[in-house]
Amino acid sequence: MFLSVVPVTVGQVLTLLRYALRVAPWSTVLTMSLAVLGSVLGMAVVLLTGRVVGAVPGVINDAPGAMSMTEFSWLLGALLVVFVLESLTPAIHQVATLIMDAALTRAIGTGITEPLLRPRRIAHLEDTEVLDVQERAKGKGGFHLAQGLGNLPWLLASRVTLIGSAVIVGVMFSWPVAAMLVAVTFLLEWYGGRLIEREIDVWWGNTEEQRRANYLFDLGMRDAPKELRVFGLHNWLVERYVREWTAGFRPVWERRRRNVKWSILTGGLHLAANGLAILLAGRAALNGDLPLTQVATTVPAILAIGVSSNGYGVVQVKRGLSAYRAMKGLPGTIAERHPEPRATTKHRVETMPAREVRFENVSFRYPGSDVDVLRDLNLTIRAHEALALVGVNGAGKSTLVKLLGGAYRPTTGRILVDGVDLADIDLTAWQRRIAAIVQDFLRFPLSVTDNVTFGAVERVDDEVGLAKVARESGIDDVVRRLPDGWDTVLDKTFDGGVDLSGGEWQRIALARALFAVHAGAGVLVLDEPAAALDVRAEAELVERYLELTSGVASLIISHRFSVVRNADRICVLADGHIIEDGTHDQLLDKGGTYAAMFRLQAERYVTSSDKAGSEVLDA
Ligand SMILES: Nc1ncnc2c1ncn2[C@@H]1O[C@H](COP(=O)(O)OP(=O)(O)OP(=O)(O)O)[C@@H](O)[C@H]1O
Repeated sequence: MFLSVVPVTVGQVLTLLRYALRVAPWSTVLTMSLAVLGSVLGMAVVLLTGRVVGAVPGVINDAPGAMSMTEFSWLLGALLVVFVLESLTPAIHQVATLIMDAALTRAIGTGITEPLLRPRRIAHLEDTEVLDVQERAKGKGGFHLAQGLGNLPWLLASRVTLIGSAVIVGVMFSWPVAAMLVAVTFLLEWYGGRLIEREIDVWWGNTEEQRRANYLFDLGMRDAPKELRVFGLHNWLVERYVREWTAGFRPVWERRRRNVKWSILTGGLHLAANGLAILLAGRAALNGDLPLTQVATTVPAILAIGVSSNGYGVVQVKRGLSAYRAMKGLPGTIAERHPEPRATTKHRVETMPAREVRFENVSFRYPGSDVDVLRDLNLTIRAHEALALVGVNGAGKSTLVKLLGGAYRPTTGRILVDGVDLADIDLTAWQRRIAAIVQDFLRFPLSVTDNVTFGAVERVDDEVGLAKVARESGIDDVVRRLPDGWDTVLDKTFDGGVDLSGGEWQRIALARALFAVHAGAGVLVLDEPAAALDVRAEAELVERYLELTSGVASLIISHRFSVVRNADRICVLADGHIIEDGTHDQLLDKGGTYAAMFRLQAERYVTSSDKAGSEVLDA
């Protein structure tokens, strides 16, 4: 019962403390110890000052039974030493706090991103409930967990000061006054804590708006700062960001404004209680009931209680605790809403697919959507075969690739790899079998080596393999021109870094996929693999790719028929399923959708007198 009215409950503090001790053991122990030491030294100063003040009249008058000059000098010396030590602790404490803060910030970053990266599927990354929990765990807007944890030493020290000073007041002056001071402090902090809980409720209720504002911030700062400038949109973005941020946080600020009124009122009450205690001590002194030593000890002790309970640390700990709860709840929310398939090691994934990957009556709709993107789709991708998939924008080609990689499960139907349902296969192992270049492939602000070996991280030291894929993908020329060769960082914002053109980046991505294939990947996905290259370069590159990767199952997606026609087999995706299937010549002879699409593109090249394009198409 007692513990539940303490403003930040012992349980809550222990929860945070356990976490801090786990992720930053030494710096946490050091900061906690220094905070408590500072508080103990502060109380020692109060006691020694009281003794010094109380002894002065007797020493000056050389009264009988009074302290000798030597004893008094020792007492003064002790006060000086304790005072110097007390003054030094904050500086050491600050250094320890910085070390603790660095360790905590790193652990919190991992604690938030790791649960999002761990699942092998991706539906949770589009789930607003999961994203809201993640946003709360980040604690933007003053609710950061690191701030809460950083205030733990303060909280511990303030509790030591409160209890210690109350004991001093009780022993030196009056236990009822001491009890009153402790009771008023706890009561007001408890009330302050309730106000903060309401503020946290408001904050949790506006996460989506805050997420939108943060998205705009990231867009301007990280994702598209150059594009926004080039198109003169940065003012628009800033305005929009301020609007969204204000909308997201206005309710929180309003709540805080209301809380401030109460905080001033409760602060006043606290002050009045302290003032009353000092008045009582003063009256007792004037009445001769309280000797000088006791007065000189009691009054600073009462003041110490007032200072130690300003409530700010409690507020920060509470706010940090809300972010901690969100962070701890994140893995559970993801697991509950998006259960992971149980990994089975029964099947030897390392050699799959030996025969084929088959989509059997597959239908799929995205979570939260009521539209089927794929409907009763049947498709077989044979091992060692290059299959091209064509279809208009939004037909579902990239969606099919996501299902193939196990990022989503079919809503109905099955995907069979050599006859085994993908749902029964160890997804991590399966995903490592796939080398893919998707439309928005990753561009790491790291070295060329890292960008290529990312395709098979276990072969990061394979220099011969690197040189081979550099020749095959045509990046050897690019690497030769770079200031630090393979070690050049592919981002101009880093020291010595460079920017590559879109086409050069695509060759890097192709090299990455090729590196993965040479390392043993069994499926190669090329989703618009070289759209940034000109038509002829793309066609030549893909043709070369298919030669180099003839041993694996390849799935090529492209709107360019100069690329598609090189495939062994072509499938047309429309209305959620495969409507045509055959070689380039067979489909042209058939005179269906493929033939119509092909002719349309060929005509466009001819009318726009793109000679190179028409030559490639007609080749
Ligand atoms: N994450 C998603 N959530 C909900 N719907 C989605 C999602 N991704 C794609 N869609 C929808 O699924 C449909 C198929 O999209 P998909 O990207 O697979 O088409 P595509 O054939 O690859 O198109 P494109 O040729 O333009 O790349 C589209 O209507 C799209 O709006």
